[in-house]
Amino acid sequence: MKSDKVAKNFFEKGNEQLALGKYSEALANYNNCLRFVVNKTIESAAFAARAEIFFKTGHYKQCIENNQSVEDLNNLIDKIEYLKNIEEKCKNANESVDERDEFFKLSLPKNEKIPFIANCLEVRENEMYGRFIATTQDLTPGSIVIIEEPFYKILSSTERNLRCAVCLKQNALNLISCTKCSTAMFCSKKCADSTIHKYECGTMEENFEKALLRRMFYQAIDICGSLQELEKLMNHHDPKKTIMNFDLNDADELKNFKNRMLATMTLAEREPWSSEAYAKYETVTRELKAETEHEKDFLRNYLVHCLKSMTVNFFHFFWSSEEKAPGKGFAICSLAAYFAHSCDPNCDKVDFDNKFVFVARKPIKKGEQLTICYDRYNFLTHTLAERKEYFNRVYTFDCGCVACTHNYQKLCNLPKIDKEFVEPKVNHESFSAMKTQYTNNCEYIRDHIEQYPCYEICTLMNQNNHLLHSMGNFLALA
Ligand SMILES: C[S@@+](CC[C@H](N)C(=O)[O-])C[C@H]1O[C@@H](n2cnc3c(N)ncnc32)[C@H](O)[C@@H]1O
Repeated sequence: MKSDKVAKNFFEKGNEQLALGKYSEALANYNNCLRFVVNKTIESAAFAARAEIFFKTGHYKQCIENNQSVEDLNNLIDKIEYLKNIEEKCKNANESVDERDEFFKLSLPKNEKIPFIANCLEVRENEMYGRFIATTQDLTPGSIVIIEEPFYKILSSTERNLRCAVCLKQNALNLISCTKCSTAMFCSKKCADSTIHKYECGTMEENFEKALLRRMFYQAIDICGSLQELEKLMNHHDPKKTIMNFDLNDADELKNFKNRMLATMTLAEREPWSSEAYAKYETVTRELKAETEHEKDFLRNYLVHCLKSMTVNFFHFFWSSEEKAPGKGFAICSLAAYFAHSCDPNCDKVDFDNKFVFVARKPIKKGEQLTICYDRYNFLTHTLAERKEYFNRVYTFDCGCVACTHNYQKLCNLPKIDKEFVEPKVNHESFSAMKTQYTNNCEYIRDHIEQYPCYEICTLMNQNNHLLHSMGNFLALA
C-alpha cells in the first residue's frame, strides 16, 4: 500500500545518508520513498535528490532523466536553479563519459546457436554425474566461458528498492516505481509495462519458492498466450534433449523464448526437500484458478514439474562474495544448470548484474569436466566428513570429486611452495587496480599449477573470486 508517511520517513533517511556522502545508501532510501509516495511534492524532492547524487557520481544520463521527472511533476521543489545548473553541466559532460568497461565478455568465440556460451562447451553424460558440461579446448585461468541471463528469475523481497522486479537489473539504482503497488520498481519503461508484472502487481510473494513458481507460470503463459498453448508446447517437449539441441540465436524473439522454455523443461527433476513445498504449489494452483478439471490437472502437473526442477537446479544471486551473504535473488538457468559440483571447482560463478558469469579458476584441459562449488561448501573451508554429510543430506549425492577422493586438506594445512609469497593487498576502490591484481593472480596460478593443491594458489583463487564479485558490482553500478 502506498503511504506518504512511510515515503517521508525514507526521504528523511535518504537526506541523512546524502549529507554523509553515502550515495548508494541514500539512493536506496530515495527509491523506497518513491515506491510508497503519493504526494507530488515529496516525489519531486526525491527525484531532485537522486539527480543531485547522479550528478555527484558522474552518472550524467541518469541525472538528466531524474531532472526530467522533476519537470514532469511541475518542478514542485525549491532547487530549480541548482538543477538547471547541474543539467547544463551534465549535457556538456555527457559525451566524455567512458564506455562501460568490457571486462565481462566471452574469452572464446561464441557458440553459433547459443550466443551466451563459448563454442568449446559441450554437454556430456556419465554414470556418476549424469549430464555435465565439458570443454573441447584447453582453458587458462580467467577464461570466461558462459554469461547467462537466467530464463526464470525473481528478486528477494529485501531487494525491491535496489533492482528491477522483472529483469533484476540494478540500472545504477535509477529505478522507476510501479504506479499501482508499493512493492515493485523497474529498470525501464519496457519492464514497467511488461505483462509479467501485471500478473504479479499487488500480490508479490515473500516466499521464494512460491514466487518463483508463479513467475514460471506467468512467464510461460506470457510466451504461449494461453494455458491451451502451453499444454501443446509441453506435449512437444522431449526430455532426452538438452539446451544444446535448441537454436537460441533465431532473430525471432518469441521463437527464442519458446526454445529456452523447452530447454529448461529438459532439466533434471527431484522430489522437493520438504513436504511443505507441495503445500506451496497447491496454494499457487488454487490462486491461478483453472476452470475445467482438465485445466486443473494440467496446471497441477505443470507446477509439480516446475517445483521438482527448481529443487535441483535453482541458483542464488548473492551479488556478494561473502560466505554468509543471504540469497538476494533466485533463478533457473538453461545451461548453467548442467554444472556438476566439485569441492575443488575449476570455475567461479560471478553474479554480474542480472547475469551469471562463469570463469575458469585454474587451467582446464581439453576434455575435462567444468565444475562449480554448490552452496560454497569447498575443501578449503569444510572437512571431508562435513562435506559428505552435507551433500548427502541436502543434495542426495555422494560427491566423487578429486578433493573428496584424495582428501585434500583445508587451506591452513596445505603445503607452502613459495618462500617469497605474500598475499597481495588489493585496492577495492579502483577498478583498474582490481583488474591488474586479478590478471597477476591468474598468471601466478597458471605458472605454478603443477604444484597444486598448495596454499599460494588456493589463496589467490579465493582472492580472485572476491575480486570478480567486486569488479562485477563496480561495473553494474557504473
Ligand atoms: C544441477 S544438477 C546437474 C545436472 C545433472 N547432472 C543432469 O543430468 O541434469 C545436479 C545433479 O547432478 C549430480 N551431481 C552434481 N555434482 C555431483 C558430484 N560432485 N557427485 C555426484 N553427482 C553429482 C547429482 O545428481 C545432482 O543432483
